Amino acid sequence: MASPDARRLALLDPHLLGAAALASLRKLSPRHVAANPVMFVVEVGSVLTTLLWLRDRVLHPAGAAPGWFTLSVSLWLWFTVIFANFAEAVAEGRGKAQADTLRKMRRETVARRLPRSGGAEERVDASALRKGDRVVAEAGDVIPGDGEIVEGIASVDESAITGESAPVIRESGGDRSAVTGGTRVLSDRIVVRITADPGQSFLDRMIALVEGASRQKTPNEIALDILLAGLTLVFLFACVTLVPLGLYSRIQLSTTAVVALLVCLIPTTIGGLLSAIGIAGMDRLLRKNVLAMSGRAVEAAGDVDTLLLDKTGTITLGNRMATALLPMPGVRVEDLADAAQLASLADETPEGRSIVVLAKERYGLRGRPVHEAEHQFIPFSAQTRMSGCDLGARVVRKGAVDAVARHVEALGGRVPAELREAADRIGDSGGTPLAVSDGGKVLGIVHLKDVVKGGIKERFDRFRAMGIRTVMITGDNPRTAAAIAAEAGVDDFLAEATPEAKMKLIKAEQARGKLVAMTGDGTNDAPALAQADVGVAMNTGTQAAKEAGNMVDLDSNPTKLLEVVEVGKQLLMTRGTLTTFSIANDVAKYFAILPALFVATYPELRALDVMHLASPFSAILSAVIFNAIIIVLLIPLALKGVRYRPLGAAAVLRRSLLVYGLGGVVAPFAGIKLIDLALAAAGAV
Ligand SMILES: Nc1ncnc2c1ncn2[C@@H]1O[C@H](COP(=O)(O)OP(=O)(O)OP(=O)(O)O)[C@@H](O)[C@H]1O
Ligand SMILES: [K+]
Ligand SMILES: [Mg+2]
Repeated sequence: MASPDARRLALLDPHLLGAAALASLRKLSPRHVAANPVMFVVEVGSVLTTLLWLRDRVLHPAGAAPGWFTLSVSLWLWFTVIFANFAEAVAEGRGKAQADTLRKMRRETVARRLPRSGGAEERVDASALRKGDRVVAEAGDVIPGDGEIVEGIASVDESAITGESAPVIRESGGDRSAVTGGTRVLSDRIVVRITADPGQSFLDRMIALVEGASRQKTPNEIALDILLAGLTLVFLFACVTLVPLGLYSRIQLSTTAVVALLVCLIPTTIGGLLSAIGIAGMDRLLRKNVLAMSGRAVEAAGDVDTLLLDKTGTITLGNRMATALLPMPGVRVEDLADAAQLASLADETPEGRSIVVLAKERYGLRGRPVHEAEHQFIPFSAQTRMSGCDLGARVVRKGAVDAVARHVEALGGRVPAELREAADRIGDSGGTPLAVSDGGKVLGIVHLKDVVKGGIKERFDRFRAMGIRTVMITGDNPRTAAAIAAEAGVDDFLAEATPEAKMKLIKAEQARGKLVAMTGDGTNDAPALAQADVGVAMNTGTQAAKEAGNMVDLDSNPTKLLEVVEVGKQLLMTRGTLTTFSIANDVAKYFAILPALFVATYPELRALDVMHLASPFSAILSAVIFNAIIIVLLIPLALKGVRYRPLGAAAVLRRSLLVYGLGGVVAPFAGIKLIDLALAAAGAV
């Protein structure tokens, strides 16, 4: 995914196929196959029939099945295991190719480290960087490791990671401060505090992910595995008990025939494709530039009921800029500008910086010299929803209107009625009002403007069609929230939400049995991202958000969850339909093999011989061949996934049962008959 070439890997690239063929032989090792109970039984059958063939060649026992028959069955059983391994290897191979491209990016970079004791920067190897180190990166430099910008603003080329060539802005403070090692600074100069030790970086984790190195079976896969193992056990007993039954009826059942029957009856199709389906699901997400940290998250995405999105930076563009100052009656606008600037001098958030700029450009206030000793800066927090500074006894604050009103009243001041009116007007237009106070006096309001991202309404309509409820959560006031919610077309919103309130909302939904997805970017979103069943962090977001979520969207597109949900649903449907198909398939094989075993002794069984196959040997061999080939034929479907249509769950189930259930019953009759005809025509049977 690092380069457009890698991204455009064909589904069945010849290069990959060669490597996958080799890998599927390596995967014959019993240790690997043992993880898959169905295929383990097939491999045991392959070994057993091979030994039988060897024994017959040496000992020529009386009444043994013909050597060519035993050998053919044995070979096709080996092919069955190899084909299943091949499916998995092809699915993994696509990730491996991407990992190789990513590894090339991790080439050695030189870091310009600032010594902790101060002094001039030193050049060190990027691999020598540790958490907490501070490094400088200027135009042209490759950022040597993951980190958070602590100083400056820069445009960064992240195409190496995202494949997107447009440069992005990264800046200190606020929710766009995270940078990724391996990306390149295009302009300006930044100081970055490293947040990952060597081997733990985003790129390292991405490589491990795409390689499938960190892949674990999901709870659903384990449940299905148990079901398949159970079915295998049932058929194993059924087939083993056929032997004494046959002896009683004086039929000498050949072991090869019994093994063939067993393999045809156990769910080899889904058993062989199950892990490929899971790997391919994560891979499809990766192609959409979403990194899923676990297969479980992808599955959960397929069943999501409620989607929570934060407002600023997710639904809106995210740079709230100060555009106007509204003084309260009797306050000079210059005094308001002065206090607003004072309250923002040390505020590194985009909001804070834009206020300083506005005061300077519109009201001619030069940035004043800051005397650290006299100024005590109060940084913004999501709890207080205020920031500002204390100058000796003077207390200057700016922040959410209700927060500042409470603060002023606590100081014994009075809140003018005009404050609410002005704030409501700004809120109704979708802007964010920030009240400014000096001591117990409210001076006025700063109007922060933000813009709803384009095309977002249409996408929320699609969520609705899928039956997913969208809820916007924001720390902003209810008026602003309502205006933005209406413009963006979300179903519901929660305003003045603290990080705890976001958590509580998620937990309440989950308590009602709903699966919750959350997209966010800010540090204050991190707890909620961790609590949600699907937590999609924006790549532009803070390190904390990226670590808390179980997915990262490299494009930082809040509606990407649509695609994530589709991939999740596709994954669940693909697994469901192929399970249906696999089990339905067995019916036909039963009718092919059973008459073949007994019809010579019991002519009455001829009624069951619906297929009229050339001979009992041909019947058994044809069924085994079909059973192996169907795995290969279904690999493309397992990798691409069945097509997803936004229909209700019941309609989807009905359709899938009809197509794959009925198809699964009918297809093998035709397939086995064709193979039988071909074998007969070739004179093989
Ligand atoms: N730098 C700042 N100084 C003072 N107050 C601020 C600052 N930034 C935001 N606020 C106020 O705090 C409120 C909460 O802001 P915050 O960015 O935490 O919202 P949030 O919970 O992240 O939700 P969202 O990002 O979706 O709007 C804002 O609505 C605003 O009134
Ligand atoms: K089977
Ligand atoms: Mg936010």
